[in-house]
Amino acid sequence: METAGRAVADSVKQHFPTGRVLLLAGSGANGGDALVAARHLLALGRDVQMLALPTKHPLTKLNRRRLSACGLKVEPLSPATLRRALNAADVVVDGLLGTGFTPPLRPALGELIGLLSASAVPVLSIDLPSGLVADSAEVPETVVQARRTVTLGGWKPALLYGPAAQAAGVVEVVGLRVPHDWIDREALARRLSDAEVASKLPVRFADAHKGTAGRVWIVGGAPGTLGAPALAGLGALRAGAGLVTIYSGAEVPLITPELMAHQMNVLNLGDKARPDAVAVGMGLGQQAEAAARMVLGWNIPAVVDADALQANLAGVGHAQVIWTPHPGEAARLLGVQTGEITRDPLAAARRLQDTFGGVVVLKGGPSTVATSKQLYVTRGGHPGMAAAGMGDTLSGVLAALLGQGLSAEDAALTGVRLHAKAGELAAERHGYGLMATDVSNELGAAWLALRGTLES
Ligand SMILES: NC(=O)C1=CN([C@@H]2O[C@H](COP(=O)(O)OP(=O)(O)OC[C@H]3O[C@@H](n4cnc5c(N)ncnc54)[C@H](OP(=O)(O)O)[C@@H]3O)[C@@H](O)[C@H]2O)[C@@H](O)CC1
Ligand SMILES: Nc1ncnc2c1ncn2[C@@H]1O[C@H](COP(=O)(O)OP(=O)(O)O)[C@@H](O)[C@H]1O
Repeated sequence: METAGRAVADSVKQHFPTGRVLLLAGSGANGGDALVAARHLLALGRDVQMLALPTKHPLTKLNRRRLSACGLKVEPLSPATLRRALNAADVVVDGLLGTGFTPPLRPALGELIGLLSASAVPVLSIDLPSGLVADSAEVPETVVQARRTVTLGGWKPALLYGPAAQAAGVVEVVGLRVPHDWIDREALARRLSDAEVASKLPVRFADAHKGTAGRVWIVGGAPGTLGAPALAGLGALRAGAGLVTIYSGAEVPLITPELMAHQMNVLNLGDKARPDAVAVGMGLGQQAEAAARMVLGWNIPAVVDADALQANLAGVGHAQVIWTPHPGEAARLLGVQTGEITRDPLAAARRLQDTFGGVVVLKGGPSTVATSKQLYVTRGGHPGMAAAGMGDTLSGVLAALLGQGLSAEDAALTGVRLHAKAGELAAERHGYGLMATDVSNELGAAWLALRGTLES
């Protein structure tokens, strides 16, 4: 509590350097953090006002006494005192509710949060904005809208996934005097830096030729959804695959002449020599499950996407498979409602990986990657990527990285970040109305930008 409160005071000092600080303490340990922060701010010579609810929490009580001993009067927190205090405040520290909150919110607390929300004074929340449920991505009706959040010990799921995360503003993570590698090991999920991602990108040597840069097959497409494999093929080319061939039961539009395309019954593909990697399912329709079963039987690196994401494939995969469901497909795979996936994407990704093995990319903004040992939440991307064909592009990117020799884990982590970065660059260039081909066309620039983080 002492470390947490001091970190909150440091953040106020840095980000809200002048004016009156109004601190609000609830009755739990979250309130205790606010009381500690008030003591440190007082020591820094700041103008501080402290409003607190009654508490039975022993450490919170102790810190209330300590603050009083420093000469600051702790005033009772009520709608009337809060209203008055807000008029004189330049920043509010929200220590009402933290991880101990269990909904539904009681009306008395709801009224206080409502007053905070109606005020224009910026809020810094401790651990998470009051009203958010730490392990849920759902945004409740009544929640503090914070400018910043100082979170303690590690990311909580609510701070990672929109729309709940939007209530948190800018998030600072504060370690709690435990060694960093311990935090990494114990954390629910990791977030890799761009430099960590870039260090996993494949390196191409001077004597490379198209046969060594990865032969990739795209198995997809049916009448009405023929763009899907074409987009995957373009994504694979732009992610550096040496040779990309599309196999489809119908005639795929040749969106770029570098792609090769064959019309055939894809279930007869087993007769051909195997590629280095394959992506299966994009727009493939009814044949998708049988095609995926065949591809998984080849025991080569594979991406299973879209129509091929079928619950019957549980137990058929192997370690070098990347499964790429969006929340709707994830719900189909697990036999649950989509809301169950979006409420807690980390738990959903874990369940998917436990059930299907390999590596799971649960797509979204942000996407979650699950391996047998670790959960990762990826960075970046752009809301403009919520458009048709973006997932097909990602499948091609992932297959290209597998084809260039990356493990399923490294291909997933680099591929998802490359795709997201390309989306960010495409959004900068086009502003609005992003198309999947725009994102593919930025993959080279995204690659350079990520590599650039290794040199800086
Ligand atoms: N290592 C750590 O863990 C560290 C944790 N730390 C901090 O501790 C925080 C967790 O503290 P916590 O467990 O005391 O809970 P907290 O969020 O303060 O809320 C509990 C209070 O909320 C109330 N309340 C609950 N539901 C409610 C409802 N529906 N509607 C209305 N009220 C409701 C409930 O009231 P009661 O039921 O008692 O009347 C109870 O008093 C964590 O977020 C972080 O800030 C740091 O100090 C660093 C080390
Ligand atoms: N709001 C967003 N922020 C970041 N990335 C997003 C967002 N919306 C979608 N994406 C990304 O775009 C892709 C969409 O995939 P998907 O829904 O499978 O598209 P499709 O099936 O049309 O190809 C995913 O990789 C996802 O992570």
